[in-house]
Amino acid sequence: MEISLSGKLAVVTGGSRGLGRGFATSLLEKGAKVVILDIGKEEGEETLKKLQEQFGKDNVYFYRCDVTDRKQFEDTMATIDKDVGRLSVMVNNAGIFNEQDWEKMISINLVAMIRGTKLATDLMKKDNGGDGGVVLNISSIAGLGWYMNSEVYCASKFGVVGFTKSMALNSDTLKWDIRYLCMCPAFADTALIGAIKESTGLHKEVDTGIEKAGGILSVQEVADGFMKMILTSDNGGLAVISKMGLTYKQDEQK
Ligand SMILES: NC(=O)C1=CN([C@@H]2O[C@H](COP(=O)(O)OP(=O)(O)OC[C@H]3O[C@@H](n4cnc5c(N)ncnc54)[C@H](O)[C@@H]3O)[C@@H](O)[C@H]2O)C=CC1
Ligand SMILES: CCC(=O)/C=C/C=C\C[C@@H](O)/C=C/C=C/C=C\[C@@H](O)CCCC(=O)O
Repeated sequence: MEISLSGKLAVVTGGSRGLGRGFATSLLEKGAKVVILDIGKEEGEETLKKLQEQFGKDNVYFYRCDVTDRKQFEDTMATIDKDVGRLSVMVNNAGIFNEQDWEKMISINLVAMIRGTKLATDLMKKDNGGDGGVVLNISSIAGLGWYMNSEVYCASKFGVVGFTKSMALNSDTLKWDIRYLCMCPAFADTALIGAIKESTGLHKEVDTGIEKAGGILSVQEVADGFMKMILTSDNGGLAVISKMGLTYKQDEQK
């Protein structure tokens, strides 16, 4: 069964550019209100302006927020709840690739994703005055398999899969009426590819890997898979988005 997103409030972390901007756009196309959280002020304001022109001033918001800053993240989510409305969709998407600054990478890719999930759960759970909803966490194919020179990135993305699948099994999930979903994109056409090449030193290999996978995914292709999951996936849905389309793991979904 498909849910309706019309008038629902969604938060997208790392939504100023790349996949996050694609997710924000597809949520707006379905009639949701979207709040973008991002550390990049200029890029965020530019994206806000463009999306407001397209979807209306009252439907798009941008808050500058470093998701690794616990207080900032908590305060921003509380402000959204007070000033914008009741949360229904949380997309923990912010992520970096930097094996050299690996503690920072763990803080963004894993710790902030956990914090975002917990903050959203508190706002959405029905036994706390919320309306229920969906949390979709962005992992990677590097969260299901092994990649050269990418040890900590893989660890962070395996963590996203493990945490999200386990949240979906929480004994209170039904009472909360929240679905916890996880999407694992293959290589997609964003600034992250340059960061992967620079950090791993695998310039040619990454290009070969992309070729072998049938080419690079467009942001739109990833956003289409994302929307399909948001609209139709059962709690615990875990899917890869690749040039083959959206494929659920463990035969747990249609
Ligand atoms: N592009 C790709 O090939 C793939 C990307 N992914 C994942 O998709 C997600 C989005 O990545 P892309 O759009 O590709 O990269 P991107 O670099 O284009 O976008 C990442 C966004 O996150 C924001 N961000 C970074 N640190 C932040 C912080 N501390 N607080 C708030 N925002 C912060 C950045 O400012 C940027 O807007 C990441 O989690 C990434 O690991 C997963 C698989 C493949
Ligand atoms: C979507 C992927 C992601 O989020 C992160 C990926 C991280 C690292 C990628 C890096 O380790 C790439 C490796 C690519 C290897 C590809 C294919 C090899 O089989 C190529 C062999 C090269 C050759 O000998 O020609």
